[in-house]
Amino acid sequence: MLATSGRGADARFSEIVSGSLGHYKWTGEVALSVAAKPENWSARKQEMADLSLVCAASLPLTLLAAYALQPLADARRRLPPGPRPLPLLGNLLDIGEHPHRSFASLADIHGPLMFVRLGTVPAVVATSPEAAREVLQKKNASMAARRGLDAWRVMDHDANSMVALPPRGKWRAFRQHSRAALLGPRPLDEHRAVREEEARELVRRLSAAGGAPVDVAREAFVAMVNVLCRGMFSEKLDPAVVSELTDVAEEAAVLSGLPNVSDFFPALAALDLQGIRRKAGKVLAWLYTLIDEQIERRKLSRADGDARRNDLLDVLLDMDGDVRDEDGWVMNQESIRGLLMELLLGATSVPTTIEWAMSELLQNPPAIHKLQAELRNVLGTRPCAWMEESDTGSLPYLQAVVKETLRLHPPVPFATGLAEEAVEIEGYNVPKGTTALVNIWGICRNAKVWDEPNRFLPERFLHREIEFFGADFELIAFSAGKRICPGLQLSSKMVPLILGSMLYHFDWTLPGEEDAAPVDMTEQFGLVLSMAVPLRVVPKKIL
Ligand code: HEM
Repeated sequence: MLATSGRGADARFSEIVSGSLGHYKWTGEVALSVAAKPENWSARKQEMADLSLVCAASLPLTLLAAYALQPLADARRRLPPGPRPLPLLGNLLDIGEHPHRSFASLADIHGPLMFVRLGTVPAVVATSPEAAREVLQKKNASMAARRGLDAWRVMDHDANSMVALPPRGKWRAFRQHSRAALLGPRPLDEHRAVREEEARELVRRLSAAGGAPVDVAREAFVAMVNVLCRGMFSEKLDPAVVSELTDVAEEAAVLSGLPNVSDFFPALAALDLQGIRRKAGKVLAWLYTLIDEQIERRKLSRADGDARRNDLLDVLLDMDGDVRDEDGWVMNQESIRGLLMELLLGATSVPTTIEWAMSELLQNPPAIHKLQAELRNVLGTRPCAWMEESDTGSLPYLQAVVKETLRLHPPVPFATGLAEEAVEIEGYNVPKGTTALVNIWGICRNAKVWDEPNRFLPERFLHREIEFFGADFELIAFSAGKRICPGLQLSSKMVPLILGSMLYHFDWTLPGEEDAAPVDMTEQFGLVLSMAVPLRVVPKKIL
């Protein structure tokens, strides 16, 4: 076998070389001299063939040696412990379809700070509150950059992406403006009535379903998108467009979660071997068109002298064409559209949380009864009573259900970072250029942190002062530090309001009642960890 392939290689080698020789004869002195000494050439040819054979034979040995010596080399570099990487592939085969679960199991063996190689990309994975605090708080100044996903480099989106930008000028401006005009305390106060209206609108839509099963996440998504669009554009989108947006947002989340050769082997990214960037391009083009329509219409209405709306779009258009700060970037249509588009996509995590909450509650009759009893006690049983946002403060069990859902099913399973310089964590060296993955899901299911971590037990929060605002690293569903989720405050109002309204006004059953199949809790990994099989349930109006 070896001899045959050796001969084959030899023959191909001869072909290539004889072609080259022909060429050299015409062009160079060296070739002329080689051509003049055929006996030297055949000796050289033999030497080179021997050399290729030696190389081919020693490659497996070299790889084996690299494999065997890797732990030693890593220890000398004081890298955190981790599973032994395969040559070239690194730890890719250790990961599987549900990286948050695989990394959590690996952390049980290798510890809360692990070093892994994702193809050629080095990464540390943090799976304890202490390790997460190191990455997201203590060393955050050096680790808050992002490597970014190859899929979203299409159409230069990463240059206008809050998610992908480094934590400097443009990123800071995006966060400041979103906060000032949409997601911060002042605009949230001003938009309270909008959120309550959309929650009521949701109740009316569910009532209109007339006892037919509804897709819980889709319905909650409509409410969430309406709230965001009213804050960004002062108007809602057409319901047909919202319906299409639901599918597009889902596709975007799934595409972002697909294991992509381009992310693991950046040198091959240009080839887009799996076509993921091409598919992301289609998704992005659809979203860009949607946002561009809003921008163009507003520009026309401003040119016509229509009254200002003082929404996020107005605030951003006020800066259109301005050159900003020392980086010299320009606030232009691309920046505005990149920002608005990502805020709209951010909406997905809220319906996902509500869908997981409903799934858990439906399988826990005592919990759902306790929650409905609390809602009816506090809000009363008058017909036409509505839940208001301020009621949440008087509904401790509802708050506990929300926290327990975010613990058991954090919709964004990883917080991510990139070391822009070498840092030391827990005595280990994390080299510059290492990706940081804080396994939010893993921390929330860590048995050293939570009793019975896999059970849905809202009661655990009734007597435990723990919040998800980024200070308690046991529960960082919204991450923490510089890049903490900018939608945290909005979500902390919307999730209880929608969930509470749904359970206050309706009793819920699975389609088929007694013969109902158990809820399929399989996860779909992606940018958002959603349910693989959408939850469909029957609302029965009671109030
Ligand atoms: C239950 C609801 C939500 C949860 C649990 C959640 C969670 C998270 C997490 C964990 C991150 C950090 C991801 C990382 O480090 O890679 C994040 C970032 C982000 N979230 Fe949310 N999110 C939610 C809702 C929202 C909403 C409603 C919006 C938009 C209005 C939003 C917009 C964003 C954006 C733009 C980022 C990137 C921030 C940056 O990199 O600076 N999220 N979110």
